[in-house]
This record gives sequence, structure tokens and C-alpha cells, in this order.
Amino acid sequence: MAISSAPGKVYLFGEHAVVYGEPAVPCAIERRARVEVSRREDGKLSVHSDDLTLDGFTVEYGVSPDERPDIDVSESLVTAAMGYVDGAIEQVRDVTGNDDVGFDVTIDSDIPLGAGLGSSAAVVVAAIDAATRELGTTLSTEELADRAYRTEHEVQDGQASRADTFCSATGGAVRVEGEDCRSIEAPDLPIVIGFDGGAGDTGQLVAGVRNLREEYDFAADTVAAIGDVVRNGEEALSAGDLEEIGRLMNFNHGLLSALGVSSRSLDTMVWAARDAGAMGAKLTGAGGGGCIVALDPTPETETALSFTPGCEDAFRAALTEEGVKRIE
Ligand SMILES: Nc1ncnc2c1ncn2[C@@H]1O[C@H](COP(=O)(O)OP(=O)(O)O)[C@@H](O)[C@H]1O
Ligand SMILES: C[C@@](O)(CCOP(=O)(O)O)CC(=O)O
Ligand SMILES: [Mg+2]
Repeated sequence: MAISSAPGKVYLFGEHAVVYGEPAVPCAIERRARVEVSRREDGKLSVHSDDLTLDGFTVEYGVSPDERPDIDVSESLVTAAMGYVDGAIEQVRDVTGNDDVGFDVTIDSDIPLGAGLGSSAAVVVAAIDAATRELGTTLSTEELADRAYRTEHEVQDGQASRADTFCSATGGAVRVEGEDCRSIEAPDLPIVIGFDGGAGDTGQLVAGVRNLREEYDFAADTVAAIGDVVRNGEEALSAGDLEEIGRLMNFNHGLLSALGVSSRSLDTMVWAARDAGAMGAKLTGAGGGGCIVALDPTPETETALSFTPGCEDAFRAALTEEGVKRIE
């Protein structure tokens, strides 16, 4: 048996635009997915996760106790739920040359699913790390990040950046631009997260931006403008200028909103944070629903968010320097 964990992340700047080669700066946060893996001799993959639920499947069963229920789950629901773990195991088979190997995989995560905090990347990084070690292969952090990226790229229909997976594998603040992935220094940021209890489908949201970008030059310009915000953000980060970082986060949110990936509840939480005196606030990750990230050293934003209708949970997130962690 092998156990690894990996952190989630918030985007300070640059989600979506990073898919088209602009830079982005995600930061790992102290919320982790823990994945336990044991090899199976029968070649099957069995996944246990209390966090994974399927809505909308049909169950037919008879009245007599020996009539087994006939469960009908659409292929797309199963792919959405299982795609990342399945894809991670495919990468493990490929990198170790063990085509027929099977595993029991148990996931225990405190990162909400589909909410922009990078649960998919954390699960994929931890799963690949644990499963390769279970087979006696230890990947370097770079190889691990690369295999995890390939998984997200596959599951998200060929549209993914290396940002989430690199950040989850290495921890800390990172800067990703195309193939170029590096760790950067960031000041200690007073991060507050608001969560609307919902989720967005990363693949669909990315496809929406891609279509807009192809249809309208000004949408392509908006994506390029996000790149400019990120470059300014990098300077503000290295100068430790929190006020400027906050202003640029606000700008970044406006541009994401123009690209159609915000939502009423994300906008409501962003404005609640700004009204409470946050230095800046924006959605994080793919959007559509899920989380916002705000900067506020005082308790005001967290308190205001906790009273904001539509905000299900408000919490502080400590940044973490620790990426993938080998527990056993
Ligand atoms: N705890 C978990 N157990 C099993 N699968 C998970 C878990 N957390 C995340 N996933 C996988 O990741 C998907 C969500 O990833 P995604 O839509 O990219 O959102 P995000 O990465 O922002 O959380 C889920 O549908 C599921 O496939
Ligand atoms: C929208 C995007 O830039 C980030 C998605 O982040 P998340 O899966 O919503 O946490 C997609 C990507 O970079 O692959
Ligand atoms: Mg994801």
C-alpha cells in the first residue's frame, strides 16, 4: 500500500488565459486530497471516495429480496465522476510499462469538487504518485507534474494548462506560461475564500471561452489583457505590494466576467468582500460556481461573507510550501 497527498490551490491571476499561452500565478493552499493505493492482482480498478456522488441515475428493482437492482448510469455522468482517477491510472500504467495492473484506490479529500480550488489536480497528482510508488517507481516532481498535466489535458478534451498540476505537485506559488513552469516567491498573503456550495464543469467552461475567443477578436483581446494583468501582478508580488495585488485581482475578475465564466453567486461574494474592505477579490479556477478568493488581513471579509446569502462557507486559507507529500 502507498499513500500520498497533494494540495489544492487558488489562482491569484491568470486562469483560463493560461490555456492559450498567457502566464498564470496559482498558489497552493493547505487543503489536501489524500489518496491510498493498493495493487490488485485481477487487473481491475476500484475507486472509493465518499466525496464523489452521482446525481440523476436510475435504479430499477423488484419487490422480491432476491431481485438485484438494475442501475442505469449515463456514460457522461460516469466519465465526469471517474475521468480524472481513471486517467491518472492510465498514466501510471503507461509510465511504469505495467499495462494490465489494477488498483484499489481510496480518496479522502478536503477540497470541494469542481469549485475552483483544484480538487482534480490534487487527486490526480496524489493518485499518480501513490500508484507509481506502489509499483516501485518514484517519479521526480517534474515527471509527476507532467503526467498529471497529461491526465487533465485528456479529461478536459485537450484543453488544459500545466498550472494546476504543477502547483499541486510542487506547492508554493508558481508561475506557468505554456511549457515553462517555475516556483516564485510570494509574500504571506491574507487569503479569504468564499464558497457558494456549487460547482462548475471545467471542461465546459474552458470550451465556452475557446468558442468566444474564436468568434470575437475582442474576446481574444480580453484573454490577452488577462496576460497583461498577470505580468503586472508578478511585479506587485515581488514588490510585496498587497494593495496593487488586490487592484489587479479586481481587474482580473472583471475580465473573467466578460468572458462569461462568473456567476451571480460568485459576483455577489466578490462584491460582499470588496464592500467589507478586502483589498481585492476574484473568482478562482474555472468559475461557473464555486469559490472566490479575496485578500484581507482583517476579519471583516470572512465575517461579511459568512452573512452573505449564497455563500455557504467562508474560511481563511493558509498558503503552503508543501506540494506532494509521501505519507506511506
Ligand atoms: N475527492 C474526490 N474523489 C474522487 N474524485 C474527485 C475528488 N475530488 C475531485 N475529483 C475529480 O475531479 C473532478 C472535479 O474537477 P474540476 O471540475 O476540474 O474542478 P476543480 O479542480 O476546480 O475542483 C470531479 O468531478 C472528480 O472527477
Ligand atoms: C480554467 C483553468 O485555467 C483552471 C481550472 O481550474 P479548476 O479545475 O477549476 O480548479 C483550466 C486549466 O488551466 O487547465
Ligand atoms: Mg480541476
